[in-house]
Amino acid sequence: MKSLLLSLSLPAYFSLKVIYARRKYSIPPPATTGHPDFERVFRAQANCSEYFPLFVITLWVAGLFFSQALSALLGFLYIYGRYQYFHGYAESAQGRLAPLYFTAKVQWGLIALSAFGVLCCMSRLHLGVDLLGSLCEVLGLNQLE
Ligand SMILES: CC/C=C\C/C=C\C[C@@H]1O[C@H]1/C=C/C=C/C=C\C/C=C\CCC(=O)O
Ligand SMILES: N[C@@H](CCC(=O)N[C@@H](CS)C(=O)NCC(=O)O)C(=O)O
Repeated sequence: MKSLLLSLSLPAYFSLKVIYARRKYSIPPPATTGHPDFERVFRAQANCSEYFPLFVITLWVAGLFFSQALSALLGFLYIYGRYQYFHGYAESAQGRLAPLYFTAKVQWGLIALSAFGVLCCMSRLHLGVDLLGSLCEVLGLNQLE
């Protein structure tokens, strides 16, 4: 839940940064060009927004169907990575790349957990097979939260 609340405040923070950049470089809407420093801030916010729905949906589904703890951990890592991406991109186009690769890996992790969680739930409901329970047993773990 904390991870979800934190992630919902991040887009607002990025939008505020674009508003400040518009004032700083005197670029009123609907213009989106005019100064390279503004354009990078604008693109950083747009890129983060593009991936945001996928992030929130997979964060939610992975938490619901797989593990809240693991989903929250990946959520924090993603938010941290997107924060780094935004500020890296605001500095230079090159600065966005390392955090972008990092967040891409975390995003794929959330996609995988969501898919596996839903698969486990379906197999338990429709086939009576507890995939997650068997996996935990094989790995010698207690059932994940
Ligand atoms: C259903 C799956 C949909 C999306 C997959 C999830 C995550 C996608 C990741 O965030 C995106 C990954 C981007 C990867 C970019 C790779 C290369 C970088 C591109 C340009 C570098 C060249 C340069 O500017 O110097
Ligand atoms: N809308 C993105 C889609 C692809 C994407 O996410 N690209 C990454 C890696 S090249 C990016 O950082 N794009 C910069 C941007 O969107 O401004 C784009 O135009 O590039």
